[in-house]
Amino acid sequence: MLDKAPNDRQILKLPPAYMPSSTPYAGPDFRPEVKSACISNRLITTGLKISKVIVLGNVAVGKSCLVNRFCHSVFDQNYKATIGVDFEVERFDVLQVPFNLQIWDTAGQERFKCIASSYYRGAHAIVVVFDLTNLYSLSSCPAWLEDALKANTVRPLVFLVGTKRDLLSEAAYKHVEDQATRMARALQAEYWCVSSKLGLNVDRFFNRIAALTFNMSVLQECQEIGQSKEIGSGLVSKSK
Ligand SMILES: Nc1nc2c(ncn2[C@@H]2O[C@H](COP(=O)(O)OP(=O)(O)OP(=O)(O)O)[C@@H](O)[C@H]2O)c(=O)[nH]1
Repeated sequence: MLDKAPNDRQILKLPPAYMPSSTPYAGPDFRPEVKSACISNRLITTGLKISKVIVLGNVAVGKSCLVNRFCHSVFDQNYKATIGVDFEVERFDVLQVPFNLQIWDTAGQERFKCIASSYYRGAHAIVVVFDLTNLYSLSSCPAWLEDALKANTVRPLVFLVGTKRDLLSEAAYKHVEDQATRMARALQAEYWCVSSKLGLNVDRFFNRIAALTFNMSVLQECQEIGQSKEIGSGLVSKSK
């Protein structure tokens, strides 16, 4: 029997998108079939459910700070380059079902790209990170996403995250937000703005990823159960 996840990692309702107008993942809550499968404990998979999240983007945009703020509630002002990849696991209970989020923090430096990209496969979510104070890092996002999508046969959920919100005035931020939301639309990604220094939006963002990837994986399981029932009762015609 597993212990419960900490209170701030218990999700009973789907956390909202940062901007409802800047997400391809509409819907106010978990899908009804997902809720009823969890409530009635109809999930066939035994053991812990797991989703893989990969975090990528240009050098020093703030990927490690984002992950460390969420997983360890810390912020380091000093830059330490990631060598290859770092890996964290966060335990949740979603709709009272135990769930793990595996977070892969990859290196932005070109010389580690080969190592980092070997971890792109089998992702359930891709987080493409840029620095709100550096528009060049925003322009690099399509290339990062393209590389990650190439390694995955099923399209993962995609998030575009602007970091270091604390460094911009409201007016300067609005200007960048305009360009960032346009980029998010082009990438079919959900847009978020965060500050790891202040902890702004960081928990909300990762809770949203956990909830959406959980929703997707249970939905898939429900569909598989439905299909196997149909096959069992002879309702699916065999192709000749
Ligand atoms: N002011 C401010 N600085 C930040 C924030 N997030 C990160 N930084 C700073 O940005 C620098 C780079 O942060 P990292 O998280 O190490 O960057 P990274 O993207 O992981 O870098 P690589 O591992 O080389 O790809 C560090 O000096 C951080 O302190 C933030 O929210 N606000």
